[in-house]
Amino acid sequence: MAIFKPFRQVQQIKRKDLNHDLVDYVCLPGCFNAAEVQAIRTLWNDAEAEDSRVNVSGVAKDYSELRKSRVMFIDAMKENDWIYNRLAEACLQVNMNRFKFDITGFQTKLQLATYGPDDFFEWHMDYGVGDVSDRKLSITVQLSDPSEYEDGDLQFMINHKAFSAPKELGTAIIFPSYAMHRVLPVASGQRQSIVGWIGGAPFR
Ligand SMILES: O=C(O)CCC(=O)C(=O)O
Ligand SMILES: [Fe+2]
Repeated sequence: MAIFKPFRQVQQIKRKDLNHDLVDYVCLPGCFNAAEVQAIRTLWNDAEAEDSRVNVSGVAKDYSELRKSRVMFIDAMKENDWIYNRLAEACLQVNMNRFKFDITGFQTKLQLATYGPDDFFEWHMDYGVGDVSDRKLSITVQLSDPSEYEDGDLQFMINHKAFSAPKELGTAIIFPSYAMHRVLPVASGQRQSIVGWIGGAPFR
C-alpha cells in the first residue's frame, strides 16, 4: 500500500521488498535428528536448573502467573559448538529468505527448558524493554516426542487466532521476537525445548 502522506524527511526512502511476511513463524522439521536431540537432552542437569524468570520492564523477576517451568543455559563451549552452529545456520537461512532483519548473533546463551505437569508460559513477546530490546528473532526446538506429554503446545497469535506449532521432535521454529506466543499448560508428562534469541541493532 502506498503511503498517503509521507513525512517530509523520509520522502527519499524507497519502499521495496514489501511482500515478505513479518508476522508468521517458520518451521524447520528435522533441524536436529533423534540422536542429536538425545545428546542435547543429556545436557539437562536438574541441580543446575532454576525456576524460570521473566523480564518485566527491564528487570528479571519471578512472575508465576506468566510463566512456570525450569530452565538452564547451554554453555557456549567447544563441545556445544555444533548446537550453536546448527541454530545459527537455520536462523541465517530463514532470515535471508523471509525476515531480512539486521541480525548479528545469539543475544544470550541458549536456554534449555523443561515443562512438567501444569507448567506453562502465558502469551508474551520475547522483545521488550531494556536488555531484551535488541532481540530480533527467536528460535525454539522441540526436544520431546509428542507421545511424551499431553497439551503443552507452542502457539502463536496471528490476528485473533492461536496456531499450534508442530510438535515433532527435532523441529525448529523461528519467529520474530515481537510475535505473540505461549506454551499451553502441560497436562501430563514432560516437554523440553531449546530457546535461543538472536540480536542485532534495535529496530528502527
Ligand atoms: O518452550 C518454548 O518452546 C518457548 C518458550 C518461550 O517462549 C520462551 O522461553 O521465551
Ligand atoms: Fe518466548
